[in-house]
This record gives sequence, structure tokens and C-alpha cells, in this order.
Amino acid sequence: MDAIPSVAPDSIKLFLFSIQSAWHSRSTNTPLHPDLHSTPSPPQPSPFPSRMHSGHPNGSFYNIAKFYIPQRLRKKLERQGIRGPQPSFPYGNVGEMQKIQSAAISMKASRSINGDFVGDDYTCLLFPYFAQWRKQYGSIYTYSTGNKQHLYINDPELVKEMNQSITLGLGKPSYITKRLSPLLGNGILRSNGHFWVHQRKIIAPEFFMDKVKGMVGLMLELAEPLLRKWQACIEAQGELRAEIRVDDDLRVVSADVISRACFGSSYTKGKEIFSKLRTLQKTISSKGMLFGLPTFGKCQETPLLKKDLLQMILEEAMDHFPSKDESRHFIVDNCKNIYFAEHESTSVAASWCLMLLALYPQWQTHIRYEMSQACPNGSLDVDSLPKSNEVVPTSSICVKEALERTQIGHVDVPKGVCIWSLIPTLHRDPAIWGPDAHKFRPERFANGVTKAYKALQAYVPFGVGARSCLGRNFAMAQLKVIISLITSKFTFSLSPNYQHSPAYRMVVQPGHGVNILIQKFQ
Ligand code: HEM
Repeated sequence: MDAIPSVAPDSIKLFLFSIQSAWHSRSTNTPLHPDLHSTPSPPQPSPFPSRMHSGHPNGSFYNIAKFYIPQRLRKKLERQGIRGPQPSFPYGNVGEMQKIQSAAISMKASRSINGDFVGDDYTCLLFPYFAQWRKQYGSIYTYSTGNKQHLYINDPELVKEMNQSITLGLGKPSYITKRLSPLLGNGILRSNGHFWVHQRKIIAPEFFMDKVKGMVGLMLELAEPLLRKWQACIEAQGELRAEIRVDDDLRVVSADVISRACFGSSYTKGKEIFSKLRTLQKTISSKGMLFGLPTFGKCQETPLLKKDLLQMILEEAMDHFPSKDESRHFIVDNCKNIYFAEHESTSVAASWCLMLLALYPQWQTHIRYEMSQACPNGSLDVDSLPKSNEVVPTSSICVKEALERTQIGHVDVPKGVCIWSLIPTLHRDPAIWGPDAHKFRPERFANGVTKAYKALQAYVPFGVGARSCLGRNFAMAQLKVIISLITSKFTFSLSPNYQHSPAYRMVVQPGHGVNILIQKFQ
């Protein structure tokens, strides 16, 4: 068993819990990752899914048919009392979304670094049409992007229903998965139905807590170069402190961990792949275009893990697929999927964590205190990793499509409707979290996550229902490792050069990075 320093003080748990409600953001994604990272971009001002059919003149039979199918779905929802903005031909509510977005951008006021901005609901800026319609129509409404009818659901009871649902009738939306096909093949992120179940059954056990615990030693080791680099920065500046832009360094650690844990390879070797992934991620989330297929380097044995994830998945796949060809596709596609799902989500979450810790240094002190209590000699057993599933916020939106007629609580969702849930909004809802929902108060989680809010299962940082995050244990372990190590070695504050500007690139990222002033902790 690896001897490790304390990586799981309770205050980190509280801290990580609280970011979700006080700050939020995949998030997400995302869907990117949204959500992922896996959560694809919501309709953005340009281009919208429906605009991609530009070869067809307005008023053509093609456009008329595309417009009237969603209209029928809308009528079915309206009959259940679900309202929403009136769509117009041929692009539904896209024009209105663009207008609302432009107005929000021009109203964007510059933010001062006095801590107040943490209370801002950034979703109002990133997705202002959702915010406006929520005010008009409540937590469930319908809108159209021309050829698709959408249902926005942020009602806690309905989210709970979705969370508990195991139906295969809700899956990844086809118009998004089609676009992701060249990048992700038919891997877990974009497959649906029984094929998805099959893949999930094979891959999920590789991310169970007992397997993740075996990777903690590796996570600790791979964080060491970052600590040395930051220490060297302080020394190189010949002063007691240095200014660091944390994002790229965290990205390197996170990419290195997934490379080594899954593929026995290192980030530096796969650097090109990761930079390609970043470009692709930006392209997907901002323009929704198609992209090239990344290839992955040859794996090398890592001395730190007896078997890497790839090997374990490979062995499982060999047992489950009848032909070599099928298992080869399964393996290649899912390697890409896991890289893609992990890439950015964890490192971006770590960036936001450091930003908040820099802003609220009393929580750095708290973490150090708990670490000193938990491991007076500076080293702890790997079993001290927490069992609970607390979270950080990077994925912002969960989107599903009703692949067949599906019942969600009292709502009869017609086949073909896309369902959107905005996680940050749910996590900042005063009806769920109380009047201080927008405040940064990690202590609200002191008695566990269920005591922190009023509506059960309204806390869904890793997504909703059967398709929720498969890598949550991995992500949490990595975040705890990195934050504990940084906090134990340095004290830090927010640099005056930090510009608060959340940006949606599959997950919500610090648009201009996170700059902190670090100093060696004595
Ligand atoms: C802080 C870090 C992370 C956050 C906030 C996060 C969040 C999410 C969310 C919200 C979803 C569900 C999206 C949806 O419902 O459409 C998801 C799915 C997924 N995540 Fe993560 N994730 C994180 C890290 C990771 C890591 C490290 C891995 C892998 C090592 C991973 C692998 C996956 C996979 C494979 C899925 C798809 C599951 C399926 O469709 O069955 N994630 N994640």
C-alpha cells in the first residue's frame, strides 16, 4: 500500500462541495464536458444546428418539413401546460436567442476583484436566453431551434425523477452525437441503448474506488514536478513570492495522470494529441463543426501501476466481444472517449478551486490544519481517501434526447425532444439552498451534502441519472491530491492580473486563466 501525505482533509471536502453552489462551473458540458466535456454545446448564437442546412432555401419543402415536425412536439408539450417563447419560421427561437445573447454581451460590466463576483450567476451571461425564459416561464419550458424542439427542465422534482430513471429511452442527442462521431467513434460518450449499457458495464468497474485508490500514489508522484516548478519560479524571481498562471501547469499534471493511469504513457509524449484535443474542444463548443481524428501514441509500461486501465479494459473487452475487430474498435474508441472526458474537466476544476482558495485564504488555513490533524508525520494511508462523492464544478449542462416517448414525473416527453438541465442554476437556486445560495459558504456542507439543501437529489455535479460521470472517483481523488499538495507547500492570493471571465468551452473555464501570487508556506 502506498504511503501518501494527507490528501483528504474534511475541509477540502467542504470546500469542494461548496464550490458547486457558490460558484459553479463544470461544468460543464461539459456538458462538455459537458458537459462534459461529454456535454455538448447548447445552442450558441452561431451557428445553430438548424442553420447548418443552408443549402436549402427558406420556404423549401425541406425547411417546412423540418420546422413542422418540432411544432407537433411543441403542441404535445403545450397540451400538458408547458409554455415557452413562440417560434418563427424557419429557425424557431434562434433569432431571439441571438438578440438576448448580444444584449447580455453589451451589458457585461467589468468585474472588480473584491470577492463579489463569486456571487454572480455566470450562467446569465453565458446562456442569457435560458435565464430570461426561466424568469418568464418558470423552471420548465419549451423552445425551438428550427429543426429541434427542446425542453428545459430545472425543476428539482423532475431532475430527481431523471436522476432515478434507468430508462434507455433517454440518451445522447443524435444531432450532437453525429457531429462527434469522427472524434469519438462509437465509444461510451456518444453511444446509446444496449451498446452503451454493454460498454458502461465493461468500463465502469475500472473506475470503482478500489481501483482508483491504486492510482493515488501515481497521482501524488505526478504532481511533484508542478510543486518543484513553482518553487523554482519563486527562487528565480529572487523574491519571496512569484506570480503563476496555474492553468497550463494543472493541465499538464491532469493529462499526465490520465496518460499514465490509462495508457502507461506520459503527457510530454502525447503533448501533440492533447493540444489537438484542446483545439478540437474549442472548435466543438464555439462553432459546432466537424473535426479530425486524433491518434494515440504507443503505450509504454509504467512501473507505478501493475496494469494500466487500457490493459484492464482490453482484457475485459477480449472476454466480451466475439471478434477481434469488434474488441479493437471498442478499445480504440473508448480510449479516445476517456481521454476526451477527462481532458480539461479535472484541471479546469482545479483551476477554479485554486482561484477560490486564493480569494478565501482562511480556507487554505483550514485545509492545512486538518491535514496536520490527520497526518502529523506528513504521510497517510491511501485508505484515508473519503468515501463520499463530493464534487467540483466544471460541467454546466446536461442534455439528453427522448429516443422514445418517455415519462419524466408528470411530463410525457414525446420522442425526439431534447431535454436540457442547467446544473449551475440548480446549484444556486435559493428555493433549494436557502437565501444565501449565491454565497461562498463551504461550511454549509459540514453535516454532509444532504443536510446542505432542501430538495433531495438536486445536487448533481457529475451529471444526472444513468449517464452520470463514470470518472467521478478518479476526478475527486486527483483534485484532493493536487489541492492538498499545493496548499501544504504554498500560501497564495489572487493576482491583480486575474480577470474574471468564465467562458464556455464544453466546460466552463476561466476565460483568461487564473493568476495567483504564491509564497512558500513556512
Ligand atoms: C471534475 C471533473 C469532472 C466532472 C465535473 C465531470 C462531469 C461529468 C458529467 C456532468 C457527466 C455527464 C454528462 C451528461 O449527463 O451528459 C460526465 C460523464 C462522463 N465522464 Fe466525467 N467529469 C469529470 C471528470 C471525469 C474523468 C476524470 C473521467 C475519466 C477518467 C470522466 C469520464 C466520464 C465519462 C466516460 C462520462 C460518460 C458516461 C456515460 O455516458 O455513460 N469524467 N462527467
